[in-house]
Formats: sequence, structure tokens, C-alpha cells
Amino acid sequence: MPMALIAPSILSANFLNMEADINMINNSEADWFHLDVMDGRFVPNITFGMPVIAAMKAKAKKTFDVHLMIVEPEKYIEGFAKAGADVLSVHYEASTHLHRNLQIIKANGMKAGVAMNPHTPIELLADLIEDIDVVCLMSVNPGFGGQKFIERTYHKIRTLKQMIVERGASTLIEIDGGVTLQNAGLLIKDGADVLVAGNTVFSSPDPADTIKKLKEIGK
Ligand SMILES: O=C(CO)[C@H](O)[C@H](O)COP(=O)(O)O
Repeated sequence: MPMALIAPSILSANFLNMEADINMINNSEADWFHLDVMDGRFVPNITFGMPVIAAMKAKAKKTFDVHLMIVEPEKYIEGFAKAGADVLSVHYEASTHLHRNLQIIKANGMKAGVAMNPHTPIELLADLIEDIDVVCLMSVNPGFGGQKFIERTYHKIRTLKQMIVERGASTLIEIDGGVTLQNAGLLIKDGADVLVAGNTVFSSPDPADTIKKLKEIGK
């Protein structure tokens, strides 16, 4: 089985002692930091924005994977590049001009991601799959950590993988929401390249060891 990249979701970290969790991720087998930006409009929750990400970037030693759950993401692409995003995902549902958003993300030196809500058909990406570096498939309704994985996601991963292979694209498939030590193997088998994990990592007694176990599942 191919190995997946592991991206602990900062949403579930200890906001009162973020430096400790950043160091834990730095010293763990994690590949990316996953950072959820929520605006209280696209999703019913508000998290953090550019100043917090810039502060974290000064301490973090791994790729910053920033997931914008915001309306009008085009207004903030340059700002998140300056804050330190390496991968920037905008939502399909929040992008009137998705192709243009991808171009702006790349022009600002970042990898371009598209996040999709659970109800959005994957086939809608058919005309721009070659232009997408990462598809972030939401496997819960966005807005909160610790939710139950939506089983239909497996089917979406397989459909998306087939599209990517048929078109010769190099797009990575990222799964976000409800990832556990129990379902990680099936997700990777079906084609997931990146696993986001919040609750599974940070609610465990030994988060670094849980990251190691997630990493080992793909081996
Ligand atoms: O995008 C998100 C929520 O909108 C989070 O990244 C996602 O929920 C991960 O958290 P968990 O692993 O606890 O489900």
C-alpha cells in the first residue's frame, strides 16, 4: 500500500499552549500542518486567520496546508501567501471563478487546492483536474472537528482517483474529517494521498505516537 502524508489538524490542538503542539508536530512523523480558517459565514464557526498563521509559521518546520472555509476567498489569497501558506485550498462552493483562484494561488507561489463539501459531486472537477495540486475531500460537513466520517467518501475517492489516473494528472487526494486509526487503511487503499487528523491525534494520550501509527498504516 502506498504511504500517505499525515496532516494533523491544528483545530484540535491546545490553543493555550500552541507552541508545545507545534513542537510535537515538528518532532513527529507528521508531514504537514493542516490549518482550518473559518469565517462564520461559509461555515457556522470562526477560528483564526493570517496573524495567527504567521506566528505559528515562525516556529513550525513543516508544510503549511491552509484550508480556507471562507466566502470570497479570492480577497485573501495574497495575504495567506504572506502569512506562510504552502498549500492553499479554497472551497469549490465558495469560488465563483475557481480556475482564476487556482491561477492566483499559483502566482503567489503556493500549491493550489480545491476543497469540496460532502454533497458536491466530484465530477464537477472534470474540466480543471490537471490544474489542481490537491483536492481536499470533506468527509464531514465543514466547521467542526471530532465529527463522524461520512461513508460515501470512499466512493468519491475511487471516482476521483480514476479521473486523476485517466487524465495523467498529479493531483493529490486529501481526506479531511473523521479520519481514524480504523478507517485510515481503507482510505489509503482507495486512493487517499493525504490524511488530515484532528481529534484522532489530539484526543489520544500520546499524539506523536498516534501520528506514527497513522503513518505506519500505509506501509
Ligand atoms: O476541516 C475540518 C473541519 O471543518 C477539520 O480539519 C476536520 O474536522 C478534522 O478534524 P477531525 O479529524 O477531528 O474530524
